[in-house]
Amino acid sequence: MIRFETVEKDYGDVKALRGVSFEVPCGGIVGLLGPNGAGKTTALRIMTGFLEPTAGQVFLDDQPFTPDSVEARRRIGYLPESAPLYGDMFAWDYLVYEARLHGLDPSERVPQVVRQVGLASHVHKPIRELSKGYRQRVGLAHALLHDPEILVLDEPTSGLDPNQILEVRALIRRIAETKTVILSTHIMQEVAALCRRVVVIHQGQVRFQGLLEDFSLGGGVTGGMPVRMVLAGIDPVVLLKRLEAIPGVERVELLEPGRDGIGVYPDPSAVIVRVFPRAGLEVRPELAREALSSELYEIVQEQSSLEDVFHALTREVHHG
Ligand SMILES: Nc1ncnc2c1ncn2[C@@H]1O[C@H](COP(=O)(O)OP(=O)(O)OP(=O)(O)O)[C@@H](O)[C@H]1O
Repeated sequence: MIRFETVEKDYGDVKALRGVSFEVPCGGIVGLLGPNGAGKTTALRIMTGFLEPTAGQVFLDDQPFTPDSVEARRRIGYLPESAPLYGDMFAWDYLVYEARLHGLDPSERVPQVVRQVGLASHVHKPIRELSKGYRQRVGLAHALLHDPEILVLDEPTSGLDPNQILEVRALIRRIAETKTVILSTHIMQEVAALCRRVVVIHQGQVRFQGLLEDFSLGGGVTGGMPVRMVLAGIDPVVLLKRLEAIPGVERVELLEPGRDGIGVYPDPSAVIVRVFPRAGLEVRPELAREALSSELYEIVQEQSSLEDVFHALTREVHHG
């Protein structure tokens, strides 16, 4: 189990992590999500001992994790976003070289990891000649050489074509049968396809941590999700103006019956709107009050996609 406790990381004036606390239990795949610049790579580099926090502490099974702890490093494998590989070397020779460098027996470990990542047909080629998907497998094989319990992957499918993405995801799923995998991504399909748990980081702070099911139910954002209303007996323009004037409302869309996934209402004068509240705000009571001046047929919080939840959790801007 890995635990971050109020971890901070400054790069000069840039506060990359601001008191980050989260837990990664053993087993399964945990997704570290966040927009560009959120602090994901920084968190992963701290977790793998490549960076030291400015403040706070990381624990590995309740033991303080220190970057120079050989024991801790032995338990963690890391695939950085752009893994440095020697292009001129054959994949096999590279893995043998790296195994020796880490004091491992290449004759035992290299064939094992090559099999594990499905690289057998490509190991006797220079790395430079491999497709990006196969280079990623070389990187994975390298990260697995010392048979770590925990595998940390920084945007493992970034830059791959759709077929390679599916292959690498299947590979990650297979690896996660016996190891804990932590991966960073900002692709929601990746999260849905792979992760059991998610940690959302935004502007250096944790916005959500928990099971994927809870994330997909709104990630604890009580308001903020779009609300659909169906009304009659009111001019759409007047309605839009009134709703937009409610302080917690960010914007309002007019929906067309029969389109936008909306059914046709028996009353042809029905006006259907989608109201986007400001992040985290609950505006349904105000919307209902406003709607009482006309005929209200329906007011419902819409089913949110993972993208909607991610957006709601990461759209606020905090300074300082
Ligand atoms: N070596 C560095 N020196 C200065 N600032 C840095 C350094 N590395 C990262 N940063 C800054 O720290 C913040 C967090 O960066 P980080 O790379 O951890 O984010 P990320 O979530 O991994 O982003 P991305 O998805 O774009 O890789 C950003 O504002 C980034 O510009």
